Amino acid sequence: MWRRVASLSPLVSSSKPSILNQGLCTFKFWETFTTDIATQEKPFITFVLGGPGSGKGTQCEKIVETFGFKHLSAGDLLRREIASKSEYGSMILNTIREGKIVPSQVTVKLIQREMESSDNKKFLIDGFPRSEENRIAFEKINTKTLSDLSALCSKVKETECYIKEKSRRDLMKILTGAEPNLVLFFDCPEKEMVKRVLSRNQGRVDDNIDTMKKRLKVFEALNRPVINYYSERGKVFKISAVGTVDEIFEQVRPIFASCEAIK
Ligand SMILES: Nc1ncnc2c1ncn2[C@@H]1O[C@H](COP(=O)(O)OP(=O)(O)O)[C@@H](O)[C@H]1O
Ligand SMILES: O=c1ccn([C@@H]2O[C@H](COP(=O)(O)OP(=O)(O)O)[C@@H](O)[C@H]2O)c(=O)[nH]1
Ligand SMILES: [Mg+2]
Repeated sequence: MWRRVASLSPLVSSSKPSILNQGLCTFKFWETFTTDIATQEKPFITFVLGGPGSGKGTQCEKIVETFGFKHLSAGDLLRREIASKSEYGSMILNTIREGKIVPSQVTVKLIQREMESSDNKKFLIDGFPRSEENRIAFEKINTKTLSDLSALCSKVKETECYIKEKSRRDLMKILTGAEPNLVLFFDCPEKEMVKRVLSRNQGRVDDNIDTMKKRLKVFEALNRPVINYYSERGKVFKISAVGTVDEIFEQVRPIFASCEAIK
């Protein structure tokens, strides 16, 4: 079911003509190949975006409870790195305290590790990507293992089709690039976000008015372009994040329920 939604993604379906070098491959080959792709366990990825205090984490808990996703909070993974006193710990702590963005390679590595070790392939990636640089770094992740890839390569070889090297590379990119299937954007007025963060009470180093002011600026300058990028691609579901937790979840529920409906 989730796979079926993934296979409907515009990236896969609209790429058919450009990948297959006109006339060189038979339709049958494409048909077999796409069936193979569709039956592979591709992850279903939801990015959960919104300003600080907009309620991302709170709504993720409800989505997990109701729809059984694996919740990956980028902020929690970074805080776990600080707590484990890893080599990047102090750099991450200073970056969070300043309300800035941790270098992409650090965050992407943490997310990728969690994704690869999870049996659940339905992911809620909360609070990431926070910049265009984050987004691009994530999209370069190979979500397939090397053995998957070599199996696919030999499949390509087995066929009698001729595929130009560039086309083959494009095809591999489609098979392996990590793209969100959908993006939730919790839209919340700044005043409300400030109020929520200042009463969050979780002992976070960034839950103070100075860091919060910086975070709101970073949100507008760096996070907003990511939301715009996915909006232009029709992937964003904008949720009005004002109201009770349950009221907000009633806007979220139908988005996932409609995916479940095509099980
Ligand atoms: N709809 C809501 N109304 C009031 N407070 C909320 C609501 N949703 C979340 N909160 C509270 O606001 C704070 C920030 O929520 P959180 O889920 O941590 O946001 P984010 O992950 O976007 O920063 C938390 O203390 C949470 O309990
Ligand atoms: O992809 C990420 C996610 C978080 N952070 C850092 O971690 C902080 C807290 O992020 P979190 O998502 O936990 O904050 P929330 O929006 O939930 O308040 C951010 O301000 C950033 O400094 C980051 O650098 N990259
Ligand atoms: Mg959060």
